[in-house]
Amino acid sequence: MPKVLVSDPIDQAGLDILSQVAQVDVKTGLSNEELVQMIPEYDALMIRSGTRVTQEIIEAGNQLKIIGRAGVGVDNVDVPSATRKGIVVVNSPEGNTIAAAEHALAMMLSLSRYIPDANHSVKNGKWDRKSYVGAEVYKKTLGIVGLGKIGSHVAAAAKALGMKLLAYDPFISLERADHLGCRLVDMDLLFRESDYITLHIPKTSETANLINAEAIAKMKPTVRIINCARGGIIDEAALADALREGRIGGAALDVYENEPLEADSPLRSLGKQAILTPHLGASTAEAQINVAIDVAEQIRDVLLGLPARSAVNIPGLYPDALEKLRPYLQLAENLGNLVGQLAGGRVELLNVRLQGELADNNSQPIVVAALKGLLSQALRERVNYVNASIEAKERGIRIIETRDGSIRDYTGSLHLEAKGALGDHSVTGALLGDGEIRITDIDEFPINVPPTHHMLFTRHRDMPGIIGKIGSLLGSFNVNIASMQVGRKIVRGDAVMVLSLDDPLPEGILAEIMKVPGIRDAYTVML
Ligand SMILES: NC(=O)C1=CN([C@@H]2O[C@H](COP(=O)(O)OP(=O)(O)OC[C@H]3O[C@@H](n4cnc5c(N)ncnc54)[C@H](O)[C@@H]3O)[C@@H](O)[C@H]2O)C=CC1
Ligand SMILES: O=C(O)C(=O)COP(=O)(O)O
Repeated sequence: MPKVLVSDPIDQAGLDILSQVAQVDVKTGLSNEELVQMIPEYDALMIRSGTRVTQEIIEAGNQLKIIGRAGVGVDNVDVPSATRKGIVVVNSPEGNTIAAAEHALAMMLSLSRYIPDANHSVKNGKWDRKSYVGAEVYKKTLGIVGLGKIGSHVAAAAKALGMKLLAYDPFISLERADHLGCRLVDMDLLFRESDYITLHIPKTSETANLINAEAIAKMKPTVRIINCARGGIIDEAALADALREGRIGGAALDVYENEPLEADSPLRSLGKQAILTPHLGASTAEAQINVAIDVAEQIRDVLLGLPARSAVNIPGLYPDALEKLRPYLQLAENLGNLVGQLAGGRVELLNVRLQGELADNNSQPIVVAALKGLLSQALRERVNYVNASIEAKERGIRIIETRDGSIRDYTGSLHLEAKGALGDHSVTGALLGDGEIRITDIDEFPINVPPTHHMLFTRHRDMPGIIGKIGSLLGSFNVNIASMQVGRKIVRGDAVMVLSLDDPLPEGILAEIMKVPGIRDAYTVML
């Protein structure tokens, strides 16, 4: 049974799903060293923001197939290291959207009305009304940095509160911003004109320290900043200085450069103009159930050998597209494996042509599957959907993708051409109506065979007696033939023979086959 380590608190709904297919160990609060020591025996690691998955942990994870982040941000995972090691990293892109957006809105309103401090003062026996005269958000300008899933939900709610909306997001269209009632502006204008600024961007090298002293200097002295995105996007020292000196109106923070926030952080000593929560954006019952189920299902699927729907390091595998493409991925893998062997290894060029209805689809997963098949001869189980592209790049394999929707022999088919140590070779394959895979062409010779584990291919002259000779030769070596197909372009010209075998070919039989008159070439392939 595979083993899953759960190193942060995860809702029971997720643990129940994992328990169906794996031994689940919940061990929270582990140090990096403890994780490095423990990880070699685990097939999967499930985390939230509390665990930092370092390169060291990934290197030690020799069994590790998947890291599941029960939430959105994967900035606490060394994703490039995981990719290189062929470990799939998944998250839950939508499970906590509403929770995070509502937390940001709650922070904005709390900040405007000093609710945390007012509450504290009442509970301490006071009745102080004059210290807590707040501000209305109605008709104020909210600047949203990052108009993705959370930012969009914040926009819709803020619009309903009567706020004017500005947004900065270089990756979204004017139409989308328009639709959300936001004016898309550059960052400087957003800083200058906003009464409230809320951040909803991922932490990346570009967004680190985005809100620094220089940015703060451009803002209104009354601006209130909300960060429910990631620590490190705001320079905390610069923010604390600005708040203390009254150069901005307030700040509400849920996330911090270092978590837990240091005991002596200057943020902790700020007054009512600052609200600090301990990374609670996703902490609702609903969101925790959503993300736990979402990620546990993906871990379960990967452990069962199925693809994950929200992998952050497998290009192009989006859920709805994936469902449609799933049978073609197996086809691509089989054909990649086959053409790699026909080309004799050392492949320098792979041409992937999507034909028929397949041509309308995202080619990226198909190309990755073909590369996985192609490289599996050399790398065996070390190559997978995660690292196939990197491994191919490192081997200098040039990839050409083409599409031809006009080829309609089958509903959808895939044609691969590889240039390798044995020259140029090509294979075509298709799916039959029932999802069965057929190899329909080898080196331009039409055939129709299902891929099997052991296969024998010959190039020969189309002449009487040759098929019988090969059949009896295999029989004399006690090799059972499951199916046999001959393809030719012209009568008595060049031909190919493809045999699906129930048994592996014994040593020496190829040399015997090569002695049969008319045989030009013979090779075995294992799929
Ligand atoms: N406090 C909490 O508990 C939670 C925090 N988060 C954080 O919120 C972030 C956003 O989450 P979603 O909205 O779900 O992600 P998303 O991917 O839907 O949206 C992010 C948006 O940021 C934009 N963006 C990227 N780089 C940018 C840049 N340099 N400048 C401006 N815009 C940029 C993208 O175009 C995208 O539209 C996550 O990355 C995560 O770090 C998410 C959930 C809970
Ligand atoms: O989903 C995210 O990005 C979050 O920040 C939520 O973090 P958490 O899972 O609550 O530790």
